[in-house]
Amino acid sequence: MDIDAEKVARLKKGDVPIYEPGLSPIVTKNFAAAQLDFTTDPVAAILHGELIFIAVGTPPGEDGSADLSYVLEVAGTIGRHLGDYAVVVNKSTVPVGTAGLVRAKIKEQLDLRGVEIAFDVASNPEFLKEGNAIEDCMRPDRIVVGSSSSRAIEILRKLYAPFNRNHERLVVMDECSAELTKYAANAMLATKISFMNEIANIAEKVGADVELVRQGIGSDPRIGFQFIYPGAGYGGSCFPKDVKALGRLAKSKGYNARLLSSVEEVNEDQKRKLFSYIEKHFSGDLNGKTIAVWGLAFKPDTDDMREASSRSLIDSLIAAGAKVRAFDPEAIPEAKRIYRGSSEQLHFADNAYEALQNADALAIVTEWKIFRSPNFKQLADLLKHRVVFDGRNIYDPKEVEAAGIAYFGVGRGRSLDGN
Ligand SMILES: NC(=O)C1=CN([C@@H]2O[C@H](COP(=O)(O)OP(=O)(O)OC[C@H]3O[C@@H](n4cnc5c(N)ncnc54)[C@H](O)[C@@H]3O)[C@@H](O)[C@H]2O)C=CC1
Ligand SMILES: O=C(O)[C@H]1O[C@H](OP(=O)(O)OP(=O)(O)OC[C@H]2O[C@@H](n3ccc(=O)[nH]c3=O)[C@H](O)[C@@H]2O)[C@H](O)[C@@H](O)[C@@H]1O
Repeated sequence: MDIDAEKVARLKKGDVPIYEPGLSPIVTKNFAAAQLDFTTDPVAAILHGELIFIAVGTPPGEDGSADLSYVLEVAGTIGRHLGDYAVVVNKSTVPVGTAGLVRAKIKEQLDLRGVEIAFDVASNPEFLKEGNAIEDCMRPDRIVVGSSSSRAIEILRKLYAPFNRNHERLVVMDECSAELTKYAANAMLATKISFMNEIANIAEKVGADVELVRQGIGSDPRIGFQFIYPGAGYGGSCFPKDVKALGRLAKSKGYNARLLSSVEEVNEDQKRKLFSYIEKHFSGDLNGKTIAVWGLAFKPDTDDMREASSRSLIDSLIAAGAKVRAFDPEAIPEAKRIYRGSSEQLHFADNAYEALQNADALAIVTEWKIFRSPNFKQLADLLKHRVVFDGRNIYDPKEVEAAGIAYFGVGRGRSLDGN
């Protein structure tokens, strides 16, 4: 059930409104088999069964804390229409204590109706990554379930039994710990990225190559290779908002989460990194320059541009008087929505090479597979200034330079921000 009627209408036609590999056939198949339906009617959804999932947005409010208005709106609606016992399961990422607020909101509405209907609330945070959602959902590392009700836990155990055959994946805990587990996971991953970006910044100052350092530390299993890729900063709908929200939550309880503030600060700087390289390379004068941008989505395999690093780069380039020619394999419709179409300063190209026409330089923001092995000779012919700014360190500097193109990666020794 969604209040967005357009989204529901599209889904009913088998038209999945987001780009997520593998999702469309699953939706189409289950819809055709009548195992899945879409509606805007809350009553139909609430009376459907004994499990009701809340998975609405929890965007940052003005002070960075999670805005719970959508979650509590749904809780109120459930209270207004609940007919029989149900477990209300919160999948949205929410601050500790939200399960209690959801419970109180439902109870308030039941009291107004003058009815007594038993219900439980459970926390069941979501750990999937966009672009890999199906795999993460079908083969989860763990399924966290938090509730004070053994009845609710049993129902959820039954629901997740097919995912739990080979070994125990359910981690059962109280609801506060489950709520904090979600923020802790995202904050830890964001910390790994900011840590590595900090090392990249140091590498630039001392003339080291962070890519070699990454390989040198990742092979230690205590560190691991995942989430230590430096680059143009983390984006997306979750890391930025969740790091902020956890910091706010700590502050509201009188604790100053210094590490989290630094993670955020490093990331904000990192998102400006590509622009600062480009600006320095052109001696501060970008007026009339044309920059090709490869990658608009906040990561590959999605069309999501929420908090994407491409946005801060494009905004800064345009503000500096440059022209941008952007290409992304999936996110152009979303970019056109955000920027209200093309303009004199912002052109959306039909393919990667068209973006290079009349461009002075190329900036890589998202590491889509199709950007990984370009024809560098062709690039050299097309680029007026023969320079590549690689915001995801996907190229071997030697290979690029062999084609006569100047190369600048993030934290790769000879950077414009370094010595
Ligand atoms: N996007 C992701 O990959 C992940 C998201 N999460 C969490 O899941 C939650 C949802 O995230 P997204 O799906 O990205 O948000 P979204 O903003 O893309 O989607 C939220 C949906 O809720 C609908 N909605 C709003 N009010 C409603 C109401 N009263 N009744 C029914 N539907 C309503 C909206 O119309 C919208 O379609 C957030 O808390 C997020 O942190 C957690 C893990 C992964
Ligand atoms: O709560 C959420 O919504 C989700 O947030 C992230 O998933 P997601 O934001 O979809 O994508 P990630 O793959 O985590 O990438 C996030 C950002 O970090 C950046 N990143 C990632 C890894 C890395 O090593 N370096 C790096 O800069 C990516 O480019 C991207 O901008 C988490 O990985 C999920 O576990 C979580 O469920």
